[in-house]
Amino acid sequence: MANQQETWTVLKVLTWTKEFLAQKGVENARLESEWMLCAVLGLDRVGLYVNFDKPLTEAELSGYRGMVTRRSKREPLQYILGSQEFMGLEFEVSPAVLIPRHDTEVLVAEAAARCGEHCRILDIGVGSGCVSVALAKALPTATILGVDSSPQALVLAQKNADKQGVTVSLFEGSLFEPFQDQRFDLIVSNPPYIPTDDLKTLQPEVRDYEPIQALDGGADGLDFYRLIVPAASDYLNPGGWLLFEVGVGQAEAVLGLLDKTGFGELFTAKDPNGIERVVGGRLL
Ligand SMILES: C[S@@+](CC[C@H](N)C(=O)[O-])C[C@H]1O[C@@H](n2cnc3c(N)ncnc32)[C@H](O)[C@@H]1O
Repeated sequence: MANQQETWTVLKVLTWTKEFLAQKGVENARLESEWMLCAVLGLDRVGLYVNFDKPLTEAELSGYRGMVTRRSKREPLQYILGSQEFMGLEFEVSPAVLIPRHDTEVLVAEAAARCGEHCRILDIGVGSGCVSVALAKALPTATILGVDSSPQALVLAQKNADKQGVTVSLFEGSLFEPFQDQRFDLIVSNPPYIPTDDLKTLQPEVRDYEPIQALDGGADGLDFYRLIVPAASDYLNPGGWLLFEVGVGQAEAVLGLLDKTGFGELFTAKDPNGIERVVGGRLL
């Protein structure tokens, strides 16, 4: 896209960008090129396809170039576009928060299935608010509180709750710190769980752009489970549930922690890729 004199039509721009981004190691380069161009032109993908011959204005080209440059440096598409879909809801995202993953939808489904009317829920590590907000949508009579150590994440979580028209009470602090003397029917958490030494092996989109405090789970990735499991019984009502998202290969270790800490009715649930992604148990 260097020569200013050339006419750059939608199709020509997409063809060029697909090659360029693929060379930079971007998977799904064509589709991502389309999404970025959709954002610049204010069109959906159908709109793009019926406008393949439309020439781009200099302003449109300039906006698109900026996005493509960022993506070529492996910045996640979601940070460039500023949003990510999760459970059919649109979440605003920024580099202050982990990009919601579809794998986490299993955690929401398993939590929602264990909540009765007027359930009191605590979400530890709310990030973008995707878990809390999706639960609030699914359980209109529940009371949902969330905590995060990142004030920037909390600003975004509040925005996402407002955008979806739900109430989530958000607190800044570490783990249970803001909830002394409070009890919940269900505690849910997708904590940081990547083993520290594995962080450098992650794809650049994650390693170089997502917040380290959302990823680093200590030497074996299990630090947060070791902190949360023994403390949780002080914050759960009798019969209350504790549910976690876990990383690949961590389910057994987290089940073991729950088992030896007085939790029963232990279970795991798989994500759509067949990986054991959720681990939970009930306070006996
Ligand atoms: C893996 S992200 C999960 C974000 C969101 N719940 C999701 O599922 O996408 C973990 C979150 O825990 C937060 N966090 C890290 N340490 C924390 C702590 N000690 N207390 C509370 N939150 C913490 C991070 O800021 C981050 O937002």
